[in-house]
Amino acid sequence: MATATTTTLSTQLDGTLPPFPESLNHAPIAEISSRKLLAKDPETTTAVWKACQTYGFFYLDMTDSDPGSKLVTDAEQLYGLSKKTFALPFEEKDKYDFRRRKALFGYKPSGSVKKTDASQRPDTTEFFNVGKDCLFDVAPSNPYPEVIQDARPLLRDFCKGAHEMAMDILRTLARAAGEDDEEIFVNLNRFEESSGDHVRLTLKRPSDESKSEIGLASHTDFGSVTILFNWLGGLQIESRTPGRIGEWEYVKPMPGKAIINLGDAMVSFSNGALKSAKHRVVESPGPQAGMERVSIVYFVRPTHHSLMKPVGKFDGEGASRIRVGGKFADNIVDEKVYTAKEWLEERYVQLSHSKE
Ligand SMILES: O=C(O)CCC(=O)C(=O)O
Ligand SMILES: [Fe+2]
Repeated sequence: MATATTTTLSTQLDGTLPPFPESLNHAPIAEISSRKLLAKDPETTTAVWKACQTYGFFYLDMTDSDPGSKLVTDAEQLYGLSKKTFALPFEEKDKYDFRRRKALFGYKPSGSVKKTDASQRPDTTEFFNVGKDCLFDVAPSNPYPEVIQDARPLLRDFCKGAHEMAMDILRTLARAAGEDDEEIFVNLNRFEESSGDHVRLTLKRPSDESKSEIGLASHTDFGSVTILFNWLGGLQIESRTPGRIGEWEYVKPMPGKAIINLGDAMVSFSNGALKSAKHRVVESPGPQAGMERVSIVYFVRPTHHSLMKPVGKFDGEGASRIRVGGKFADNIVDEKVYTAKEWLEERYVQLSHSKE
């Protein structure tokens, strides 16, 4: 297994936020070096493969490679942009509510209830989804507030850098799977082609103790790869520790390390060999509780015309096709192969009062 590097990163946010409680249990997810990932180190390839079949999550140390370090710097700039954007009056943010406009990108206020959440708790997270196609003029741009428009160069840099890093994760997975074509997953997620890729700026306000609220209800991500930067605890994933399997476990934020997870599209492409793990966000623990919590996310989603079906070695003759997570998949009665766009639209309809 790849070991974490010893590099320490001093970032502009270092020391400005209270620490994650020392004594609190957190998920022992693998720590992968971006330098070794980019160098195609064989042990790293194996470790990424194992992580994607078990927890479905791993840390990617961004501090030991130039492309990684640039992403950390950009994510920290976007932290500042989030604070500025969410400080706008609600009436201004509300103009960009994408659910009302039936768009893929724009604003989602807090207070959304996920249709499938048994306890129907409102969430405390607001976000802006900024589309890759809008940033790079692949498709006509959605309207965004001026603060976001003004930050287009930064958003474009982050988007390009995050997509490139995700493609190296996909190449690693293709090699680990023994595919002859290292580009097999990359070709389903091409940067230049229209897709649902987006940057998400997120702000979770502290929960109101008198109400039954959730930061972000339990979900799997829809796309191929998610690259997440957060600075305060609150993200939880399902434990893989014997005796605690399935219990919620915190993911501890680590300076300079992004949190990587796969989404449902990779489950479909790998016919279930790879995992898109359920996760949720709750109040930050210990001394971090009561604080506003920012996260910056990049979601890679398949090119709109990619077909949602197993590829390469996973497309075994006669093997039955896995039904990918979520209620929408349960409702598939035919053997229709959806394009990524059709599939995304179905998922949005299903979760239209929810989030990712
Ligand atoms: O904020 C986080 O830590 C996770 C966010 C997340 O899961 C999402 O936006 O899909
Ligand atoms: Fe998520």
